Amino acid sequence: MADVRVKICGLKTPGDVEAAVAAGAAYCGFVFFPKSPRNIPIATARDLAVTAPSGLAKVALVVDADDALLRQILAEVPLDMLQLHGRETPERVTEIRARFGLPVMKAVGVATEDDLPKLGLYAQVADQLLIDAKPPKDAALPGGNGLAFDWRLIAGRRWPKPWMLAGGLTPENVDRAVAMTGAAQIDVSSGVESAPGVKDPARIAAFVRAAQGVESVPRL
Ligand SMILES: O=C(O)c1ccccc1NCC(=O)[C@H](O)[C@H](O)COP(=O)(O)O
Repeated sequence: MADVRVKICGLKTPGDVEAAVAAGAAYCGFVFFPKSPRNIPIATARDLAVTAPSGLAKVALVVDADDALLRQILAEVPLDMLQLHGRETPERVTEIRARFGLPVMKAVGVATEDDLPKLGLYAQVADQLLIDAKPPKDAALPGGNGLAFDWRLIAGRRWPKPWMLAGGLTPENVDRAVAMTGAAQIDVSSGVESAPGVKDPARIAAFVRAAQGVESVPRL
């Protein structure tokens, strides 16, 4: 069985957390982005985080957050990592790491070969990379769009930091995604929902089973 670590992003209710834990997820994500159907108030994230088991890593997803928002979130929510899902520069990633003392995962959108150098750049400053589909120009959200990119673009490539594959993953395609890319970590949001922002426990369980039930290609 492949040792694939799964992150379920956009949890909003105690039932979502229970479903992620029962399925064997390694990480959960809380979205702090008002335009998102997965956005939750800081107080809700705190309640979910304090009751979740310590073995489940808690990640706050923010988009171009200023220091005031980060300070507010961190003052209330016990977290293990920050996920930066906006247009944060490498300098801003460095600053947030230094200022807030938490590991930082930087999301990088990929659509074509031209996007790949950014992965190397952010690998120098972030603790982890989230390799996601680049959102379409007219997209309302910078992520969580259920859109996949061409996994062949990253097949066989490696970076000096841990990375997660994201974008349009579902219980139906995650085995192929892992096999093709060799991803050791996988992130999903809309692919385990019954409607935008509504997580489906059966799809969460099926997703983790499918992600872990395949042999991935050898990691170099
Ligand atoms: O999920 C959101 O609503 C969201 C809002 C703003 C920035 C990022 C957002 N989501 C990111 C993710 O949940 C995932 O990390 C990733 O983009 C994959 O999403 P999906 O294609 O829905 O599985």
